[in-house]
Amino acid sequence: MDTTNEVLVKVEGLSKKFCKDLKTSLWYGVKDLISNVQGQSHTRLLRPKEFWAVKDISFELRRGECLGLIGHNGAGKSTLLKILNGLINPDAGKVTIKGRVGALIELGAGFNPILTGRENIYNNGAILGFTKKEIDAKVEAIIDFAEIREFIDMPVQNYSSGMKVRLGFAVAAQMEPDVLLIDEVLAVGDVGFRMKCLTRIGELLQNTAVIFVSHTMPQVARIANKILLMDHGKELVCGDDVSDGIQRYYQSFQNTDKIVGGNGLVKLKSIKILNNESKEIVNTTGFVELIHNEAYSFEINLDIDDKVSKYWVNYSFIDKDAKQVANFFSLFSKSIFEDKGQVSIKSKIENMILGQGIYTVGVSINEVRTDKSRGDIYCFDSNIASISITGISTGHAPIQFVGEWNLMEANEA
Ligand SMILES: Nc1ncnc2c1ncn2[C@@H]1O[C@H](COP(=O)(O)OP(=O)(O)OP(=O)(O)O)[C@@H](O)[C@H]1O
Repeated sequence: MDTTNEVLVKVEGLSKKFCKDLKTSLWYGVKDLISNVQGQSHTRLLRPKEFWAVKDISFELRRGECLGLIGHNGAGKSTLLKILNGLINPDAGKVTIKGRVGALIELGAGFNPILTGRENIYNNGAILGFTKKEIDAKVEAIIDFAEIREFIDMPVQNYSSGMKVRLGFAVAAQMEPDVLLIDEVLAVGDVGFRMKCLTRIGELLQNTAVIFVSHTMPQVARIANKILLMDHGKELVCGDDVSDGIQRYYQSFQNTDKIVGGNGLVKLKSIKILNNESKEIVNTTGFVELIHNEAYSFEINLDIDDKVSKYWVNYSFIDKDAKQVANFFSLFSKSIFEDKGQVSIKSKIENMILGQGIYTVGVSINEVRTDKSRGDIYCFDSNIASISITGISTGHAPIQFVGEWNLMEANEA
């Protein structure tokens, strides 16, 4: 029987509610128990202090597919994973899972703290349905993958969080499950181990369906071929367009923080972003929407004190992970200014090569020094605009070059 592409996870109208108050929650628990005995059910209704942690979620996942499960803190991602792993029961809806499920949901969950790492491997393997002989055949590979051989006979309660996640992932991944559920816990591992895990997930994907919860969008972009963006328990985006899901996720966190500084000799009066026809792009959605590879100009109006000597301007582009990904220095175009009073400076970027995503733009006006010393900062504003780059459907790197490509005649070796 050809099992490629078979649906391994089917989720239909899944909902789970929680209560915000422990006492009320216990009281509802008792009432529900009695209602169940009487054959009544009111699970679809919310009572005071209850809320939907997961509401009406449906999707299918096939062998070879990796679902990136993303959303703000408290969106319901872990609750959904816990329902899929059978740790909690839903209030409504249905989950159908085919095959063996490997899960890495809560740090240390599934481990017995007083048993050693090695004993826990056997325990976990047995829970997954493997025989002792089968685990014997895998145990060395698991220890090697986790890179904790030195500590494998130590009780797990003495492991660091990184060591626990290493062992947890190694067990879940080396047992080659049909369905692999991974929560954000991977983030506890160091960069080297995280990379190794992502590569391993990529290898497993040929035979596995993976659900991967993460707040690290480049990782999601790298391994997910399906996306589910959750917002307060509900689905906001669900489907194959991973880029769209990531973009919508970023848009939900508009950066309004701002640091304004400098010695005050230059004051920023206004800023405009213009398109190639010199028309201002108006911010209607909270973002100035720019199209990849098109030309744009920045126009700033400044009030410059007489004490200011020569100065240069720099725009910085910061991504959602607060990394500076690009600069636009006037110095590199040999543009140094010395005008005083009311000054307007327009600068043009011929090709907006930033990749799809959301960026914050900052500006600084700086003193020119002829020696190598750092000049004064006359004016600095870390957030003059939030821009959203669209018009490019592939690639998640912050810089996307556009250039000429030519097919040449092959050289004979
Ligand atoms: N056992 C529980 N009892 C009551 N509320 C709960 C319980 N477990 C989770 N919640 C609540 O359900 C909501 C969803 O939580 P969940 O852990 O699923 O979010 P998440 O998307 O995984 O968040 P994060 O990104 O922070 O890990 C939150 O408001 C949380 O406080």
